Amino acid sequence: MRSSVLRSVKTLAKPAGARGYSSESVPDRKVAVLGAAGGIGQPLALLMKLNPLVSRLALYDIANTPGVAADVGHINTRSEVAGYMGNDQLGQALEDSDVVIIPAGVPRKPGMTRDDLFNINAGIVKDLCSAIAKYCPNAIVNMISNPVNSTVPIAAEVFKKAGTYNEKKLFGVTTLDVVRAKTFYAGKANVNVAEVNVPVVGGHAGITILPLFSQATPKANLADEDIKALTKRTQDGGTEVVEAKAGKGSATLSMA
Ligand SMILES: NC(=O)C1=CN([C@@H]2O[C@H](COP(=O)(O)OP(=O)(O)OC[C@H]3O[C@@H](n4cnc5c(N)ncnc54)[C@H](O)[C@@H]3O)[C@@H](O)[C@H]2O)C=CC1
Ligand SMILES: O=C([O-])CC(=O)C(=O)O
Repeated sequence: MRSSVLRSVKTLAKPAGARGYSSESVPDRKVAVLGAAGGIGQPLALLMKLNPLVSRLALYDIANTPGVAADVGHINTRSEVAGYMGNDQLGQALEDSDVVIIPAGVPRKPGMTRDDLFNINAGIVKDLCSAIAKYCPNAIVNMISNPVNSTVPIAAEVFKKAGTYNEKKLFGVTTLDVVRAKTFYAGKANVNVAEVNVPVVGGHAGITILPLFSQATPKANLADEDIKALTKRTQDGGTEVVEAKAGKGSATLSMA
């Protein structure tokens, strides 16, 4: 992630006329993070602030956004940062957004499944998506809140009811499964992780996560038992972090 950010910055620095963006040609883009003061929200806000494609960054949460916005806002990159707190300011946070990223809600504790978060997070996601339909109906929406396998369909239903649903603009964020599959594969195959590619299909819970190690590159002749173990570790990656954090939440840094 860090290296791709740096690569983008270098691209921006190329003289006008060279291939890639000149700084003048980078369009204005507003990104809103909902749940911005949380374990994922804060490092995500940092990464968005470092992203040269972002020109306005709206940080929304029900608490603590003034501090996060003040802190992130001191970073010397081009985007303007604003913090919004509480439901009264949600509309302002969302207005004109091109991309909305949602890590709002409760994370799990040891012994819980992602489905155990459904009751509380479904309501949060429903309310936030109703506001998105109202204030930025054309935005791309990236859903992080768990259980992703259910929160994405909830978002779709809210948007359908509002008449704003666009299947090309609603995403469940499952990139972390790819990140884990690549890391674990590189370790087992003893190859450079930067060169590894592993397709992962399916959903974002247990056996619905399907890493296709048979299609991984660079090719490595791993034994069936190794592939089984890698598959299981990828499927249980979230639980591995939840247990290691021992009640202090789930993956935040690898997620952001
Ligand atoms: N898709 C994925 O791969 C992953 C998803 N997650 C999920 O992301 C979610 C957030 O995780 P963390 O950041 O670790 O939790 P956290 O508890 O650290 O942060 C959540 C934030 O959401 C805020 N929030 C609660 N209700 C809100 C509302 N109505 N509007 C706006 N903000 C609200 C809280 O104030 C808090 O700041 C959890 O549901 C977790 O399971 C976590 C890791 C990976
Ligand atoms: O496992 C969890 O609860 C958080 C998550 O989705 C992950 O780390 O993949």
